[in-house]
Amino acid sequence: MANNLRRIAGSLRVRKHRSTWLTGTEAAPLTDEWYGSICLSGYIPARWRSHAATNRPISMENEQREEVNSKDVKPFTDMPGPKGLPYLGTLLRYKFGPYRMDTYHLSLMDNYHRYGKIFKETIAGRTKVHLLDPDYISVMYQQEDKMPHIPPLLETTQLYRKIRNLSPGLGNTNGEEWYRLRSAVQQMMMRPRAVSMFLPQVNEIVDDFVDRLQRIRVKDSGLVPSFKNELLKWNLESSASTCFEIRFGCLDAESDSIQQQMITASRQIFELSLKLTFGIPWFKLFTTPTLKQLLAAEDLFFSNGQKLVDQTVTKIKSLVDRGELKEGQYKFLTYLMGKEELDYKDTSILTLSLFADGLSTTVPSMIGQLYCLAVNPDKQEKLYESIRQLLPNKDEPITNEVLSKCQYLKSCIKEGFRFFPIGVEVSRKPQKDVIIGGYHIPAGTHVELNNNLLLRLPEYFNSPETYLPERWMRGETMEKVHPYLLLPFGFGPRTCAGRRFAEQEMQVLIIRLLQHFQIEWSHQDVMAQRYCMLLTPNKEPLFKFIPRK
Ligand code: HEM
Repeated sequence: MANNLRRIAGSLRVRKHRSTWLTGTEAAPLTDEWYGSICLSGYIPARWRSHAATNRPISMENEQREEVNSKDVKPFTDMPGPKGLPYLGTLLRYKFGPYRMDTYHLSLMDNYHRYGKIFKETIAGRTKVHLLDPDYISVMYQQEDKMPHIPPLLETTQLYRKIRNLSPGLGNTNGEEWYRLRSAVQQMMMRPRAVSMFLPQVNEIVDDFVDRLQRIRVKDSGLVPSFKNELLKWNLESSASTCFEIRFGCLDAESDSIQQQMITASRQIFELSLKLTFGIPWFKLFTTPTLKQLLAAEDLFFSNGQKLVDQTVTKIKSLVDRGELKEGQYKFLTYLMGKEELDYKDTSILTLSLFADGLSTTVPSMIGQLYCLAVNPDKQEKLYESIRQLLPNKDEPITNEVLSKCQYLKSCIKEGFRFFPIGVEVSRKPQKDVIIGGYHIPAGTHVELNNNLLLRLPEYFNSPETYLPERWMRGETMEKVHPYLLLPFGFGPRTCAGRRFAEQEMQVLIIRLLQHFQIEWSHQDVMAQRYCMLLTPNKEPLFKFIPRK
């Protein structure tokens, strides 16, 4: 701690006359050891690891290049897919039917049935190859090196950051630039032990959220009005507490408050991004009205978030100057400030990513998880019982030890992700030519790994429409599932950087909610998803929260 403080204090002084922010700390490189371990960890069960290791990629080295010309390898131009107009491709099908932008996932399935497990589609000048076969997907992942290239997670956010001269952040950059950022946050964000340091804050916000639900639920019916918005407020409050160690005041925020405006802006960013993505990209040439709206929404979120970063950094500086920074205080920011390879812009964008990203990812995932439990009351009761065994007293904090023992909860969450993944794809841009499914895919092609679309197919799962957490439990009930099917956080070196935080928050929230309530679904019909760059529930979720005796 003392060393770290000296480092921060020293670097704060240095920063005045250097563009680099902080100096004197050891980097946390993405070592080969780490690379190997991450490839063989995560959602890949042990019994599949040898399969994963021996299923060699078919990426091409120079000497293999002649294979492309071999009779067995079909050229890229022969790859099937929907035909469209020059440049526009199939855009008009989304504008005027039969497809729709908000059901893009369904049109991909339609194309899968028409063209098979590998096809390509061009929409407004952007050509993408789609892989809907776990074996093909494993080939893509296994040809990755230490720095897999991806298209930007959100093209429009990448553009915004460029226009405003901000750091691109992790999901919008590649190569050495990405490696530098990722190495810097790796230890803090990907190590479960590091993330568990934030458990007290997560507990506190979840407890306050549960109290709020008790207050705002309609007494007779148990319904919670605008539940999605309530979850968004919980998530932003929780992230503010993790990133800035403040209470931001989201839970009780009024509808015109800055907190609520930020939540609304975050939704608008995705809605507008969808509009720009399914259109001719004029916005790349000049500021179209839609781009203008998008910049305004980004500005609103970013400027208010940046204020929080600035205020917290000022507090840290002043505490350091007075020698009063306590051990473990402002953990996330002091950690980043201790990394000499990060400048102020990087530190800000990495912090703001942790602050904001859960709104579009953790929240829709949580709705999916709660829905699955609500419409499967027997599984909900089984989960509640397993929680009660581990933590009989609902006033006790949820510890790391409790979380590590919640095996049934983890299986429920996996099964929930099978029903409600948050996106249709994980994308890659291979840096070498690859041969997949007998087709030559040139280096630099945008390839989408659409395993999330296969998660309810009988080819891959027994009783796929049945919510069966037991299929993931070690033992007799465990199902033999292909290791490259259920990868809710992606895979490999570019796996989700917020995964540990998201999992921790979801686990704590589900435990506390079930300790206090029985959850019921009050719609007549089932919940489905709509596409808005990511997948979100297609309707306002109406849950009943019935207090447990
Ligand atoms: C349930 C919640 C979440 C899910 C299901 C999820 C899923 C994903 C997926 C599938 C990817 C692409 C991975 C790949 O390309 O292999 C990704 C990337 C990423 N996620 Fe998440 N995510 C979640 C929450 C979060 C949160 C809370 C953060 C906040 C820090 C976050 C930050 C990121 C970042 C920065 C990347 C890009 C990583 C890189 O390119 O190095 N995610 N996420």
